[in-house]
Amino acid sequence: MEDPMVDMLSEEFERIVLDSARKRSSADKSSGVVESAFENGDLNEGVSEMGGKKESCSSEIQENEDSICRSGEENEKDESSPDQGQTLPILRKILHLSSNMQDLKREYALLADAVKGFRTDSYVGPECFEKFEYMANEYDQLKKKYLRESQDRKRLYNEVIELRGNIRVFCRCRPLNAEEIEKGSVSVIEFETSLDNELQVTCSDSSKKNFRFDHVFKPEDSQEAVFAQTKPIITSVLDGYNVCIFAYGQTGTGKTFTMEGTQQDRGVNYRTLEELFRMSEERNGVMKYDLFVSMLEVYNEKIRDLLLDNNDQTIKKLEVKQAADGTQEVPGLVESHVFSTQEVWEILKRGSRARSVGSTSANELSSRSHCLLRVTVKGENLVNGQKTRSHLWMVDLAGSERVGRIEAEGERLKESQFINKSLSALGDVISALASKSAHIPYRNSKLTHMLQSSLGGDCKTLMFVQISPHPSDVGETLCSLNFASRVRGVESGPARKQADMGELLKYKQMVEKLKHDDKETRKLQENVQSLQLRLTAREYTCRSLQEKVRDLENQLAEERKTRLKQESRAQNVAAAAAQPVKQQSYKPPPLPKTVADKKKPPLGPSGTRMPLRRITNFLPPPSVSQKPAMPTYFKVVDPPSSKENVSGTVAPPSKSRMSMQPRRISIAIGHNATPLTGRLVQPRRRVSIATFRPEATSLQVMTPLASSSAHTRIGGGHGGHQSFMQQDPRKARYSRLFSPAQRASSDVMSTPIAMNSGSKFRGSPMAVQGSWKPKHPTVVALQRRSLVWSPLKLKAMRVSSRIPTSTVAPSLSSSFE
Ligand SMILES: Nc1ncnc2c1ncn2[C@@H]1O[C@H](COP(=O)(O)OP(=O)(O)OP(=O)(O)O)[C@@H](O)[C@H]1O
Repeated sequence: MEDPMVDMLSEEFERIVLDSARKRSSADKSSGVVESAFENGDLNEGVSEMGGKKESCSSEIQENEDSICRSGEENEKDESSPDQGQTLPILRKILHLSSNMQDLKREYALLADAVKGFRTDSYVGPECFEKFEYMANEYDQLKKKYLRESQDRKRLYNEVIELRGNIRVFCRCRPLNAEEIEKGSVSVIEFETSLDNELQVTCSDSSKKNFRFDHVFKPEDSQEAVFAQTKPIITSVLDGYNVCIFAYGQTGTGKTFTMEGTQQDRGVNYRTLEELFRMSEERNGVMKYDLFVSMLEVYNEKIRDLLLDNNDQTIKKLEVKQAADGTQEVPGLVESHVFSTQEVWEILKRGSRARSVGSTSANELSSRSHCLLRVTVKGENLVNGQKTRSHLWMVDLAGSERVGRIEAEGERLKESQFINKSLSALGDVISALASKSAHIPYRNSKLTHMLQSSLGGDCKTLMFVQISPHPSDVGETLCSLNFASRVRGVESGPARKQADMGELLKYKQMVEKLKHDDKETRKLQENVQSLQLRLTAREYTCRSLQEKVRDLENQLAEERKTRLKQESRAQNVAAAAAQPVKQQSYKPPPLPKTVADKKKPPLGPSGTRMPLRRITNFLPPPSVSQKPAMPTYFKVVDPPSSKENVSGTVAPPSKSRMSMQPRRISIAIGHNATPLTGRLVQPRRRVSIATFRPEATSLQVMTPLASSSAHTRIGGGHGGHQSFMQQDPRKARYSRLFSPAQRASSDVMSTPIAMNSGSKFRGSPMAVQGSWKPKHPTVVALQRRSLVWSPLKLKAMRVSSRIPTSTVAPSLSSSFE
């Protein structure tokens, strides 16, 4: 019977042996993998895998080692066994393998460390990505800023050019040549040393003429100096504007010299291209420019391509055509793409050689045609991809000399005629452009037709007017200078400048006007303030005067009241006194005879006073029927000139009496008999009434002042009247108001005249007062109305004189006596 324990142990032993064998083989495999991995150098990809594997592998190796060691020990223990011979080589092999394994482990550890360091160095962290993003944003922003700035620069630059003038005129004077110097010729051109834009020409009659241009080049000025002034306009070509530079002037004055120059002393054409290359190089990276050069001439109104061989000229007929974009093009014209200044120079030389020249009396190698060099600039903005295409024309015009002067004949004469025709067409175009004419005659010549898209609009034009200093050329010089002055004087550039000046002047005037208006406004404000102050002062005065008037009115009212009381008392007394008289018979008061004689009868009770308006010079016509109605109370006395007394009647007013003459009226008041007693109290009383103006309709109201003045005029010479005027009316009134004598006389009807002659009636007897009753309608009316004589209400009285009777009558007579 098998022991289960033994079985179990045997199984366990088998398992251990198998495991150890398996582990050995796997350890071999692992080390092989690592080895191969190291050998291949495929560490970057397998690094992470290897990391994990390394851990498990090392633990397995450790286990294997342990088990091998254990089995080795067991084997050593069993060496004495019969199997010792078989197991020994295996063990040796195992030991050998384990030592190999140890070596590999060390090697592996070293490599693992190296891989670790490599991983750390090569790792791209998130901060790097952030930086990349930041840089990309920065780049975008800078790009936008650059585009904005470059557009601003372009715009501002163009504005500067426009402010200087889209058409600019430079004058250049050539030096006297050797022959002229030899002959002892003296320059007729004088230059202002301090100014670089003025010159003076001494005419043949010794008179001097001044000319002014944008710049004046003296004979000694170099080509470089000339180009320095030309350069700014060239920049515009690269900015996409069309530019035209041309030299104009008499033959032999240096047009070709200025434009083409010589190899040693190169002119504007070459320098311009040189500058264009330099600038395009400068803008490299941002802008890409391609330059194309064409050269042609207009000879006898025919276009010739100067870059073509002579053989081809006959086949090709060049014409000016309008392109789809509206610009003027010459289809078929050779356009050489140039990349260097050397190329340009070669082309220029080639073109110059092909140019039509001939000998004239003025210039041995006179240009008999207009030579045009065209530079086409194609630009591309590398930042935003914007593309431009612009033309720069550099024109060396044929000589502008007069036909007769150069003794031309035949072919030369024909050439000169064409030259002059096209030059005059150019002049017309410039004039039309300058005067902003609706029609610009571009098509009048081949030259102007070709330059159409580079003359006018926002194109820039520069004209060199070339002159000779020689005295014999002074006529031509003056012609050229006058033409150039016309161009400059009326061309858009200076005209625009002038317009700007005009604007400036306008604004200056507006400022002046504003200042003036401001001053005026301030003055007016001051005036208003002072007037307001004065008004306030007047208001204050007025208020105080009103208060005074109110006080006085109050006083007056009180006085009236008192007066009325006294009057009623006096009437009562009079009534009481009259009672016995009624019963007996009326006896006059015992007055001294002399006084009684002197005294005149009273005019009537105060209530019967005749209103002034009724006392006029307009008297009713005498009639029988009126006699009884108007008893012989009134006697009208004409002015002193015709003192005829009409007793008992009222004389009819004559027309002449309606004049404005003051009148004196005597009114005699007689009582035939008192109504009470039937006795005549006073036979006759006379009152003098003076009126200024007879008015039937207006109410005659006389103020104390008026009455006194009237009195002065009428009865001038009475000292008493004078004293009355001088007297204080208030004092006088108060003093008389309450005196008994005055009271008595106050009952007498008082008119201005009566008042003035009051001295006559001062002693009128009061006894008649109660018994006398008026019969005349006027007097009756007076009983119902009364007048107000208030020095305080002068104005008011002019408007209305009707005030209740009771308040007035008594005080009136007394006030103005
Ligand atoms: N500023 C200058 N300095 C030195 N020499 C000059 C100057 N201007 C002109 N000359 C000389 O004067 C001569 C005539 O000049 P150029 O041929 O340029 O005149 P032009 O106006 O072009 O004449 P044309 O209309 O007949 O062609 C040349 O020999 C030139 O070298």
